[in-house]
Amino acid sequence: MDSCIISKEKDGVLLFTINRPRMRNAINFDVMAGLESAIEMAADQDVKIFAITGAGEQAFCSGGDLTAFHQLKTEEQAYGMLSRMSGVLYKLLTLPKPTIAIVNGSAVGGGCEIASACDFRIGKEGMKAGFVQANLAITTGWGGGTILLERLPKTAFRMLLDARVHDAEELMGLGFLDHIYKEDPIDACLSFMKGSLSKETTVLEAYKSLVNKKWEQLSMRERMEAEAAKCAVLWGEEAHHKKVDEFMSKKNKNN
Ligand SMILES: CC[C@@H](C(=O)O)C(=O)SCCNC(=O)CCNC(=O)[C@H](O)C(C)(C)COP(=O)(O)OP(=O)(O)OC[C@H]1O[C@@H](n2cnc3c(N)ncnc32)[C@H](O)[C@@H]1OP(=O)(O)O
Repeated sequence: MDSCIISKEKDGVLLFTINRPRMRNAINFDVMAGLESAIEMAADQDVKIFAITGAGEQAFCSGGDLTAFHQLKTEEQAYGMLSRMSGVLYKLLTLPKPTIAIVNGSAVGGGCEIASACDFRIGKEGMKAGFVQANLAITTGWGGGTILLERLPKTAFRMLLDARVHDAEELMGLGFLDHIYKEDPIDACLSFMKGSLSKETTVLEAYKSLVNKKWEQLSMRERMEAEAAKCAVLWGEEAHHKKVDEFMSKKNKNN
């Protein structure tokens, strides 16, 4: 089974689906490469908006694949992965077209970072999300913490420190979600973006360039890279390895 699917939907929506539902759509190097390709495809003239979702009913994305990334033990090893994904999320943040995360189920850790890098976030009724990284004795490491602090100046710091999982209504109150939907995810996306999809691509791109100017002025690329470097230091420490070992032994007990 392919770990991700890139599809052109109607009305100019390019959709990237993380397709690892059994692992709650955890991100491994294949999904990272798929996202890099999808971001390149979004430059096509017939693409008006770029959307990301997860396969299945349960999860949008459970963050980094802790099984795969468990192999990365040292600061240097972790930094390679974190820095690559922070580069991908910077490209997503500054994509020349509007972007939307269709959060169709649980989003935790790096899953929330991916959603934060999009311009808009809509969540399926009943979904939950949280920046749980601190519970694993690390920080956000893909640049998503830096993005969240800019998007939600009043609520982000507390969300990151508490590392709690929030329900959809709470996420609306915190300003993380823009809308809660009940219908099919693609219909929900088309309906939420209806106003934009009827406009010329050139207009969408022109507005997005104003947003990107702001990100440039805020030195987001440098700050996201610094976030990856800071997380890598914590990643290399015993406290993090202990937390991941706990996750792995729970997983092995279930199997
Ligand atoms: C690495 C980058 C870093 C960052 O910079 O942000 C991170 O992302 S840290 C990773 C943070 N992620 C987590 O801690 C995820 C932990 N997972 C969960 O909390 C839950 O699985 C869930 C996402 C809330 C979903 O819960 P539920 O629907 O009840 O499913 P299960 O817990 O039973 O999981 C099913 C299955 O999937 C495996 N799984 C889930 N998440 C991951 C993951 N991130 N990596 C690897 N595997 C994952 C889980 O172990 C189960 O596997 P089996 O027991 O083999 O069925």
